[in-house]
Amino acid sequence: MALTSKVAIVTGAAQGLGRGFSEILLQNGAKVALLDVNETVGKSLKETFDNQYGPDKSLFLSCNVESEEQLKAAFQKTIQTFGRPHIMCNNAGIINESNWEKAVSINLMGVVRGTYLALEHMNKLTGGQGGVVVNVGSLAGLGPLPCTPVYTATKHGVVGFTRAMAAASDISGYGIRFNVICPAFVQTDILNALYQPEKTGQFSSLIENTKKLIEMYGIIEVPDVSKNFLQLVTDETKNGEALAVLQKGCSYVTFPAL
Ligand SMILES: NC(=O)C1=CN([C@@H]2O[C@H](COP(=O)(O)OP(=O)(O)OC[C@H]3O[C@@H](n4cnc5c(N)ncnc54)[C@H](O)[C@@H]3O)[C@@H](O)[C@H]2O)C=CC1
Ligand SMILES: CCCCC/C=C\C=C\C(=O)C/C=C\C/C=C\CCCC(=O)O
Repeated sequence: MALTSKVAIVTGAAQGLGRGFSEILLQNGAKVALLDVNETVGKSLKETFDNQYGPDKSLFLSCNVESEEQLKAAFQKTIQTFGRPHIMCNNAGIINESNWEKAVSINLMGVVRGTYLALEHMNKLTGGQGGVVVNVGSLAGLGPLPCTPVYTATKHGVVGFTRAMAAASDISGYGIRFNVICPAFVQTDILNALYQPEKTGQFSSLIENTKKLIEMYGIIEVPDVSKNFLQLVTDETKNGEALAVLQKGCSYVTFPAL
C-alpha cells in the first residue's frame, strides 16, 4: 500500500514508539493525527513535525484512550481535517501493576475502543475504504514478563484480539487488515519503570530478574521498530500477523495449529 496522502491515526503519539511510528508515516507521505493525553509534549511534537513535513501534514489532538467520547471526537476531527482514515495504530500503553485496572483500561480496552472506531469508519461493508490497523503488543504479549503480570495479560489480550479481528475481517470482507507488532525492550520512557517501584507494586522485588532479561534481549532503538511497523502497514499480504521485533532481528510468529 502506497502511503502518499493516506490518513493515519496514532494513539500515544507524543513520544517514544508512537512518535517513531508517526514520523515514519509522515516520511512516507501520509497525513497523521497525533493523539495523546500529554498536551505539552504532543503540541511541541506537532511544531517539530510542521517544520520538517509542513503544517498541514499532521494534527495534534488531546485524547485519552480511556474515554470513548474523546476517541470518537478525535476520529471526527481527523475526518473533518484530512478525510477518512486508512491507517489506525493503537499504540498508547503504560506499566502500572499497582493501579492495574488503569493498565487494563489503557492497554487492552483502549486498543479495543480504537479498533472498533477504526472498523466503524474503515469497513468496506458500511461505505468505508478499507485499510489497516496495527496494534502495539509486546514480547510480553507472547511470553511472560514476571514483574508485570497484568501488563503481560493486557499484551497477550492485544495479540489475541488482533488475530480474532483479522479472522473476522477475512470471513466477513471488511477490507481491513489487522496486525500486531511485538517489540522486546525499546529505548523509551516506559523503561524508567525499572526505577519506579510503584509501577511494579508487589512485584518490585523481581526488578533484578527484569534487568537480567534486558541484558539478555538488549535494548532496541525506536527507528528499528518503526521500520518493521512500516512493513505491517504497507505489505498487503499481511493480515492477522504478530511481528516479534528483537535486537537480533524480526520474525513473524508461528502460533500452534489447534
Ligand atoms: N518501550 C518498550 O520497551 C516497549 C513498549 N511497548 C509498547 O509500546 C507502546 C508505546 O510505549 P513507549 O513508547 O515505549 O512508552 P512511552 O511512555 O514513551 O510512550 C507512551 C505514550 O502513550 C501516552 N499515553 C499514556 N496513556 C495514555 C492514554 N490513556 N491515552 C493516550 N495516550 C496515552 C503517553 O503520554 C506517551 O506519550 C506501549 O503500548 C508499550 O506497551 C511494547 C514493547 C516494548
Ligand atoms: C520494571 C518494569 C518493566 C521494565 C521494562 C520496561 C518496559 C517493557 C516493555 C515491554 O513491553 C516488555 C518488553 C519485552 C518483554 C521481554 C520478555 C518477555 C518474556 C518473553 C519470553 O521469555 O518468552
